[in-house]
Amino acid sequence: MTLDDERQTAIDARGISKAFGANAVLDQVDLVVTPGDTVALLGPSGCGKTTLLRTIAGLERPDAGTVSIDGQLVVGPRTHVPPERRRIGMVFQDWALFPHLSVGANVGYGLSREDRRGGRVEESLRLVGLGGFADRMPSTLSGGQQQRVALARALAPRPKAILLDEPFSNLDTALRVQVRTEVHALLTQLGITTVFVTHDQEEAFVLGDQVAVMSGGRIEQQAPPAELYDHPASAWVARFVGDANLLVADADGSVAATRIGPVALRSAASGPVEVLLRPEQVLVHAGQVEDLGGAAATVELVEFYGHDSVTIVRLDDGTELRARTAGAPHVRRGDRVRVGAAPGATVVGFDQRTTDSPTSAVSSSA
Ligand SMILES: Nc1ncnc2c1ncn2[C@@H]1O[C@H](COP(=O)(O)OP(=O)(O)OP(=O)(O)O)[C@@H](O)[C@H]1O
Repeated sequence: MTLDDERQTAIDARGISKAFGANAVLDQVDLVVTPGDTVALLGPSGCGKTTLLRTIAGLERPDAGTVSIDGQLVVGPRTHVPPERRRIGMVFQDWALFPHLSVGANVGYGLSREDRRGGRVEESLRLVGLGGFADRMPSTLSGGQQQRVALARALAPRPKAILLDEPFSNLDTALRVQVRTEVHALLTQLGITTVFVTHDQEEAFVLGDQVAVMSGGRIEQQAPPAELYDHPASAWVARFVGDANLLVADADGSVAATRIGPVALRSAASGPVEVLLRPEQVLVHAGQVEDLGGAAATVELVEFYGHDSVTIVRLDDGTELRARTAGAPHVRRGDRVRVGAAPGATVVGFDQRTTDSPTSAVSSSA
């Protein structure tokens, strides 16, 4: 890595390993965050997301690996810069404010007297759209406003980056979407480097410029959301970031033969492979017109979501597939249909025909 590359890295964690007793929680994890980017750490419960976040913050000491923040080494074989000297703002799950302190006192809590006198509290509150709120008590604010105060408190010391641990998990569904949109707008406007932990794929995709998918103490893939969705590095990642139809196929260059006919591949391959078709790439034609190609199937279930519908079909060979179409469904349970594929399947692995069960092609996201 050249010096220039280093300057372009806000957070650079390399080879981070950490065990709690016999429990190896992080296994040589690399995480690189570009200045101004928001990176989501996405993974199932217990995969090590919070431990990685706490390691970057300095609240956890890894057994191996290095961490640099803005090019400065903060974790290394003989280095452990304490959390308060890393210039990292941390916001915890509950965004907890001190209830007996005013909004201003909450935001100024960790600041030097100099900074407080220099107007940093009001400046931070203005940044989150709460200028003039300093004298209010937290209990008089809405849930969304309280979260913005917590964000202002994290921003007040002018950190180089902020870390958020499951920032929306304590909110009910309606408030969650609203606060998420507000925080998204704020982070975009502030352009501050952010890493946040979530187990919610939608949250990771909406907020993350990059999403790092974690499993069992490793990062399986780090990429922008659209790339993760279209080009998952493995069948596991494919399933974790959305609904996935996985089909065994025989690839011959840019086309693969599957049980629903030939499918155009996103990138060339040859021989036995496993391909991913997202539900929106599975086409369901009403009726039994052989000319349509594809395979014969029966509609098992139709789910109407308003903006789109999901149709679960069972091919005559027993394979179950999930198809998504815009708007209301055009078929009903029990209908005989033909099923084909839109172009653009992704190879996610090699054919594991020996272990593949014909009914296991459908996987719902976690
Ligand atoms: N201080 C600790 N002492 C012992 N074990 C710990 C400690 N902190 C975390 N662990 C264990 O490490 C594993 C990973 O925990 P971590 O909180 O990093 O996972 P996570 O992916 O954030 O999970 P969740 O989404 O459930 O919070 C878990 O098995 C957890 O029990």
